[in-house]
This record gives sequence, C-alpha cells and structure tokens, in this order.
Amino acid sequence: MSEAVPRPSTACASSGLSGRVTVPGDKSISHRALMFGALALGETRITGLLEAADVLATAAAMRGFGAKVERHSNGEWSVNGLGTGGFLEPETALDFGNAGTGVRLTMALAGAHPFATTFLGDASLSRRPMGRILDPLREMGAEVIARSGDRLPLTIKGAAPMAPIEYRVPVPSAQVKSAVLLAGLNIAGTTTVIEPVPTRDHTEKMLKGFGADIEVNMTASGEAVIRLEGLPELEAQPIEVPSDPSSAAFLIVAGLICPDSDLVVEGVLLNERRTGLLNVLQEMGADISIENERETGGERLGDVRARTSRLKGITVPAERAPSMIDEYPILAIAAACAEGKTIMHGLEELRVKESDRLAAVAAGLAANGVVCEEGEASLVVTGGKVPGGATVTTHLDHRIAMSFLVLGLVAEKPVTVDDANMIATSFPSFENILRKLGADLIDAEAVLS
Ligand SMILES: O=C(O)C1=C[C@@H](OP(=O)(O)O)[C@@H](O)[C@H](O)C1
Ligand SMILES: C=C(OP(=O)(O)O)C(=O)O
Repeated sequence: MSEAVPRPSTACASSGLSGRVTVPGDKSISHRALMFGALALGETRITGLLEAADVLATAAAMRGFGAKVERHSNGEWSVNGLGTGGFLEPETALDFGNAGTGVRLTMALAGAHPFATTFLGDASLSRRPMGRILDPLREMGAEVIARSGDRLPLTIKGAAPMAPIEYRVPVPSAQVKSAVLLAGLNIAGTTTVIEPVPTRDHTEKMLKGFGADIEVNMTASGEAVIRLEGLPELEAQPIEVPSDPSSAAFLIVAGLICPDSDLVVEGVLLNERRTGLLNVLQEMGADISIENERETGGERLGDVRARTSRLKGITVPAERAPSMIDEYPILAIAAACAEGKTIMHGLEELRVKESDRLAAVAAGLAANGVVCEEGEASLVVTGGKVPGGATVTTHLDHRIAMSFLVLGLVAEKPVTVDDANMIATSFPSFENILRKLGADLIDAEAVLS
C-alpha cells in the first residue's frame, strides 16, 4: 500500500450533513475474530468483518499458518481453525503492511511456536517499536533477530517448551497485554498480566467466549490482573462484529462542527473502554444522543446521533487516554472549532502510532492557521475560525488523513491531504459515506480534469 501513487484529496466547506449511515466493523474485534478462529477447532463464522487492508493482512497471515480463511458471497467470513498449538510454519514472510495490531498480536501467536516466522511491514510499521512485544516473548524463551531498535523486518522463533510469565505492562497498551496473553495460550501453566491502567478488553472477553480459562480481577487501586491457563481447547464461535467507534468518530465530529447538521451513525460499539471521545465531546457541550441501545455478543451497541453544537474547550486528563487513544487526531479537529482552549494530556503513545500523531496533528493545524502548542506529551488547541488553505502531510497515517478532511469541511479555504490512500487500511468507505451525508470532497482526478 505504501508503494501506491499518492492520492491527494480535498475537503471544502460543507453544511447540512444529514442521514443515517453505518460504518464498517470494529478493527480490534475483526483482527481478533480471525486470530481466535484460527486457533479454535471447528468453523468460526464472522459477520460484519472489517474488510480493510489491516485486517486482510491478518486474514492472509492466518492462512499462512495453515488455517482455512474464506470470504463467502453473502459477505460473511469463515475460519476453520487448527486448535491451540496447531499452527504450521509459514512458507513465506508475513507482510502486515501498515497494521500494528495485526503484526504485534501475530508475533505473539507465532512466538510461542517452535518454528521461525518472519514479519514485514510498510515504511510506517517498520519505524514502530516492537520491543514492547519482543521483551516479554524473550522472557518466555523466544529467540528474535530484528533490525536495530527491535524494528521490522524481524524473525521470531519460539522454544519448546516456553515458560509462562507474570508481566506488568509497562505502557498502557492493549496490544502488549494481548500479546502476552496470546503467547500464553500456547504455553503450559498460568500466564498473568497486570495492567496498571486498564485498556480495551476485547482479547479477554473474546477469549472467554471461545472457551479459554481466563479470569480478570480488578484491585482496589484500579489495576486489572488477568490470569490465563495455557493450552486451552478453543471452540469455534459465531462472531458479529459491531461498527467501529474509532471510524464513527470522524462522522460524529463532522456532524457536530458543520452547520445545520443532524446525522446518525448506526450500531456503534459502545464498550466503555472505547467511549472516551463521546464522553469528552459531551463535556465540551456536544449534542450527542444514543438511540436504540442494545446488546450483541456481550457488547453494548447504539445508534449515535450528532447535531451541530457550540463546543467549548476543556481539559482532557491523561487518565482518559486509553479509552480514546486513536481518537485524539479527530478530537483536535473538534477542538479547533471550539470556543477557547482544549488541553490534552497523557499523549506520549501518540508518538509511536502510524505516524508521530502529536507532531502530525500540530503541524497540520498550524499549516491551516489554527493556534496550537505541542508539548512532549500534550497538545493545546485554541479554537475559533479555521482559515484552512493548506496541504497536510499524512505520513502514511489513515487517521491523520481522515481528521484533516473533516477539518476542511469547516475551513474558510479548502484543506487538502497529500495522500488519502491509507484511509483504506481501516475505513475504505470513509469518503463515500461523508459524501453521502452531504460533504463536499473533491478527489485528485476531479481537480486534474
Ligand atoms: O489492541 C488493539 O486492537 C489496539 C490497541 C491500541 O494500540 P496500543 O495497544 O498500542 O495502544 C490502538 O491504538 C489500536 O488501534 C488497536
Ligand atoms: C494505532 C492504530 O492501529 P494499529 O496500531 O493497529 O496500526 C490505529 O488504527 O489508529
């Protein structure tokens, strides 16, 4: 995907966004549905799988280990799994493109098997730190050959047998927590993960659903202690993937900041470890309501209605970060349209996403005339009128591309993103859905013709 010819896209001032739309399936749940299906015995049927580049890379990787992964004509997917410990050595390197979650969780699955697996990624993924996954895997007994700084490309070879560990997650990261647990699936004994700051819990919930012996206890000080018994027999499960709140976030913010708008995003996952942005926006004065609340597969879902709102700047404390870690770029866009300053703390993890998101957001805002101040791990955005008129560098980062297209909808002059290709890693229908709601987006071909 990084090899593709850049595709600039431009957003112009828009008003009256309206309609009911559905966004694609949740990325975190989609990766895990394929992985756990590949580890389970029997056929796992998945409806609503996110068909975006990141998840398709995981599907290809699971095939590489020998699982049968198929897409059916009705849009459902099936995975015929191999059973815990049943993975085979892949014949070729596994290329994860831009997908951090895919590569990190799969490294852990492969790393507890006594064969060599090689992992590749695009320029963005090859810059991201992998030591956070490799350190616990080494502690369990795996061998690793990696580029300096524990970067991709790298090869992991598990030992036989490996040792279960107790691991205190050093950074708030659902990927690190999940990786330790997934390696622990193929190791006899109890693997324990201690999470000082609880993060999204899809791995724990879904593994339980597949029949793993996993227990989560919250301590009085708010830490999560997760215990997993190794070598479980996982059983295939039907999975219905709810709509991704991290994708819905772009449309919700567009509805709030564009004049005369009233839109609904249907069936959005409302897991409380993912709803940080909705809470923050409501504190900023957003007119957001949840309609038709329901439960599917142990998760709360609802239709999220967003109407044009006068937003006010607030301080977002660091504790919120895990529940909205992927939503800061779009929160910064909402902040640019709010009255006063929005102060965001605890943003250190943004520096190691698909891009250095803190720097990319600050540069994009400043280029478009929005006053902002980038700290080590903080961002202060002063809201008001948005002059716009600049081209934003997206650094192979889908969320930077989508965020700045939303900014263009309220800017005085159009905002261009240098490359909209990466949007396809998580939300391929983003621009079409935005147009359907009434947004004025012009793509490069239209500008050239
Ligand atoms: O576990 C997951 O599915 C994810 C965890 C988060 O990453 P970190 O664990 O690095 O915070 C998030 O940014 C990513 O988009 C998805
Ligand atoms: C950080 C993200 O994804 P990943 O880590 O899976 O690349 C994201 O989608 O914002």
